[in-house]
Order: sequence, then C-alpha cells, then structure tokens
Amino acid sequence: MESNGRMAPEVQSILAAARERGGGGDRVAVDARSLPAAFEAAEADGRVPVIAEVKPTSPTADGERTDDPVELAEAMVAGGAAALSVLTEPDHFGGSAETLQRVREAVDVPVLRKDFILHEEQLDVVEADVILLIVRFLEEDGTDSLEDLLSAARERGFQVLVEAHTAAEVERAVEAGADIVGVNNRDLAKLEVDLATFPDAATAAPEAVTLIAESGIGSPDDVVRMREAGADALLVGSAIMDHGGDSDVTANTRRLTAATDTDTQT
Ligand SMILES: O=C(O)c1ccccc1NCC(=O)[C@H](O)[C@H](O)COP(=O)(O)O
Repeated sequence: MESNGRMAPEVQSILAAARERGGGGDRVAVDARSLPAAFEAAEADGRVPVIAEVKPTSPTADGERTDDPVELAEAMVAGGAAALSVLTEPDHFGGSAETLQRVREAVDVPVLRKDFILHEEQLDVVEADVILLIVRFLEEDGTDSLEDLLSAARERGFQVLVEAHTAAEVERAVEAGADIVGVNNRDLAKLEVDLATFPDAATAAPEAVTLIAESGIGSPDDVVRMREAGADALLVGSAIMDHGGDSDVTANTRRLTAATDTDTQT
C-alpha cells in the first residue's frame, strides 16, 4: 500500500490533521436510511442514482462556494439526488459535523459523512446514514484496521462505503467484508483524476457489491461511461458545486441524474 510519505503534500496535511482529531462524546447509535433502497427508488422512477456532495471547497477546487449548505443540499435533492454526501473535514474542505446534522434534519434521503476516519472514536462525532472508510489510509501504522472500523461502524448502525482506487484495493475491501464499495477516480497520492480508473478497478468487485464511481464525473457522457462500466451509483461533488461560480445546483444535479445513453450518441 502507498506510504503517506508518497502522498501529495495536501493529502499528507489532511492525514496529519485527521490523526490529531479526536472523537465525539457519547457513543453514537444510528437508525440509518438505507442507501441501496435509495438507489433502487431512483432507478424505479428513471433517475440515475447520484450521491451529490456538499463540498464547500477542497484542495483541488478553483474556489469556495459559500451558499448555505442546507439550501445547497435541498437544491440537490430537488435535482433528483438519491443521496447526499456532506464533508465534515474542517481544515481542507470547509466542512463541519454541525453542517451534516443540519442537512440530515432538512432532507429525507440518506446522508454520507465524508471525512477521513482513522480511529474508532472518530465514529462518534455525529449521526449519519453512511460513513466512509478509505482502504489506503487504513493500512498505515497508528490507525485502526479496516475490519475493526467496519464492525465498529456497523455496531453503531452506520452503513459503510469503503473506498478503493485499484483492483487490489477493491479485493481488499471485499475481503474485509464491505458490501458498498466506491472506486475513486481521483488518485489521492497525486490528486490526479483519470476516469479509466473505475472501469479498471470495478472488474474486481463481485456482483453482490453495491458499486459507486467517485470523483471527476462532470458530464452526462461521464455518467453513461461509468454506468456502462458497472456503476450502481455515482458520487459527484465539483461538477454540481461549481466552486468557481454560482450556477444553479438543482440544474447541475438534474443534468447528471437525467443522463441517458442517448447522450453519448451523435
Ligand atoms: O476533492 C479533492 O480535492 C480531494 C483532495 C484530497 C483528498 C480527497 C479529495 N476529495 C474527496 C472526494 O472523494 C471527492 O470529494 C468526491 O469523490 C467528489 O469528487 P468530485 O466530483 O471530483 O468533486
């Protein structure tokens, strides 16, 4: 696995901050909204299942979006988002646990807590329907193991999205017991996006796994490409948030949730 020393400086900084961050107070117990059921409901009424991400900024964003996150989240749901992802990482993404809590109270779709969780106590910061565990960040000394975090999260009622970047990491996720696996098209070592990543790595996932294509998806053509490669759902942040601008988040979401294979025909 990639050593943190070979990660992009921004990612090393994210991980250093994550190692320092503590947990919450009391142990969380969640009555989670089902992510697979939300995807099925979207499919049933003709929407591509999209997890739209409330990401005020990021190390690779062109700027910051300062609109009220709850209004952004509601606009994403109005655009057909099956679920939402909310950054709770404060130092590099402008997120917070309080934002996630407000968003989750305002919508009825499942909400993913997008953060860099390395230790069990960090699960107890806020209730969410789904939490993220990143394979390559949990193979380092000084973090809890993927298996331990998976079971600790499930004991609290969370669903778990396990993120991989390569076929080997998909195999590792499945071996650890993941039933929802994301393939990140963004290489977190270099912060480069390559949409060929998902089709390559997805081949390692068994049929029973719910498979999510993450990052770099910006157009209806990209949606169709990921779906044809086996994505059950897509996780999209930047193309919906439009960090440098102030475009309509509902329209940005709908453009992707309404994508069909006719979009790729000339
Ligand atoms: O988005 C970043 O710049 C980033 C930098 C360092 C570590 C993680 C990062 N992003 C996390 C994500 O997984 C994305 O926010 C998510 O998949 C959406 O990606 P996109 O649609 O490309 O905004």
